[in-house]
Amino acid sequence: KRLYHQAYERPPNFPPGPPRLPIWGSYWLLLLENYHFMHKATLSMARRYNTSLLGLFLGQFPTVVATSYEHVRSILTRPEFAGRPDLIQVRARAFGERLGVFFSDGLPWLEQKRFMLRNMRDFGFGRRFQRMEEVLHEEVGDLVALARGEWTDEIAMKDGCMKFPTALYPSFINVLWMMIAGQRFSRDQCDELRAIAEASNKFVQNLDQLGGAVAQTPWLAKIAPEATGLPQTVRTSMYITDYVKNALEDHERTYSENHLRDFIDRYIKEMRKLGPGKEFSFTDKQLQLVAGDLLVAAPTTTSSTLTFAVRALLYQPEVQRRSQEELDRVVGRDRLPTLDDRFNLPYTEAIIRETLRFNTLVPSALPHQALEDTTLGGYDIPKHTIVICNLHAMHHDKELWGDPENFRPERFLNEHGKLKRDISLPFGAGKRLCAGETFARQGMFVVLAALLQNFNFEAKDRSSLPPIDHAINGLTLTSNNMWVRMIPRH
Ligand code: HEM
Repeated sequence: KRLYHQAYERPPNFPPGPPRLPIWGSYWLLLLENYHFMHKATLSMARRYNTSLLGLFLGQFPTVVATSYEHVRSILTRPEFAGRPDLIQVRARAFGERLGVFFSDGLPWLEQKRFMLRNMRDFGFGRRFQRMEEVLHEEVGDLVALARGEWTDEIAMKDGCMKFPTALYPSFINVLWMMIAGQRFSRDQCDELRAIAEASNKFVQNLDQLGGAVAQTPWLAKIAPEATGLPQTVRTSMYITDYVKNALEDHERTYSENHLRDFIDRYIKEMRKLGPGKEFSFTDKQLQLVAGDLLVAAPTTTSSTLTFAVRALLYQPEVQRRSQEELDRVVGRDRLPTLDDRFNLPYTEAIIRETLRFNTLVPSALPHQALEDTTLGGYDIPKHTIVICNLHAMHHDKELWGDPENFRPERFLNEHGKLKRDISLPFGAGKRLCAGETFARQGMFVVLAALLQNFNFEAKDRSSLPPIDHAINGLTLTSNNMWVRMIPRH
């Protein structure tokens, strides 16, 4: 009787949803629904309960999942939902604290996110900035040269075929690392770059969109640590944070207050200004996590999204041709496309928007948490409730998109071929909006446009091409490796 009571006991006026079983609560039922992809599990569960606001329990934690545009937008834009749950993995990778930007909340998060955005901006993060655009342009030129076989890197390019996403990592890491540490890796340091990207990929692949079993039952990490994935999370994250730590040590040796070279120098200045003992959250460790979060995000998200885009074009060569016509007309073939061309290349831009909708990269966003008792959609949401925005669900809602199952860039254009108001939310919105949205959109655009301008893509082996919606699971989705024949257009 007690078990029955516990299974069906819910906070008053809580959204409808499945019962709460012992230990993992409703998580068992989600696993039964879809063992691999939590965004698909929560969506089909919401359909089963005929609701767009699903109430369930992850272990003992009350959790709400929103699947409609209206609820997702409301959660993202209301400050009382801007918290993050305090997960064991988050502390384990951050010296037992809640550091960085991804997973922290409250004042430390606000302070770090603001400081990071304000200062990274001065080096070109999130805006147009000539020096950074030149670096991006050079990176794109190198990528095109690699694809033409003008230099050798057999891990990324072999027999006329390019390996996605591997070949794309250097460009994104280099542009970001220039802003953070004022340093750029040369092409013969590709192994180092790939090691960063691989560690970042493993880090996100090893985390679960909803926190996973170990977040609900942390004692599992003591009994069977490897099975929980926790040590791998810590190892891969430490690889990145140690990288930042080394860069910080180098910077401290050569630091001059009169010449602040990059973000790390700005951070050192802030730490010294506040002084030992007085600092609130500007510490070496905090910097490792703030810069580490950016370094994790830069290669994984952008390179996988572009791989999804190229794969969609392999399935739909007419989309590829249409974008190439646009590029030939607007840019021609004598120079590479730049960010100045972006406004005049709406179809190419629409391919990226459609990829971000179709293959929603962060399908459940990052988990939010209610910071106070509140209401949503007529239901009561108690303080500390975990709140999940199923972005995948809203990007595949028939009412919004008509034919969400089709990859169709035209849906982002009006009858004059111009970009329409975009209601997709691949980067979230509001206070927790992705810090790297502009950086990612700019970089992905220039890389895709340059590759399309110069090459026809062809599958190396059509029979082994992954399905158009396939992805590796994790906190964010990542792409499988894919070899693509790069046939020069001229
Ligand atoms: C295709 C590329 C990307 C997509 C689709 C994407 C999407 C997202 C989403 C959905 C969130 C969570 C929003 C929420 O919790 O409500 C997020 C957070 C974040 N992203 Fe991105 N992202 C991308 C690239 C990047 C890049 C390149 C960087 C940095 C270099 C970055 C840095 C961040 C950070 C720091 C946060 C945490 C923001 C916070 O918690 O306040 N992202 N991103």
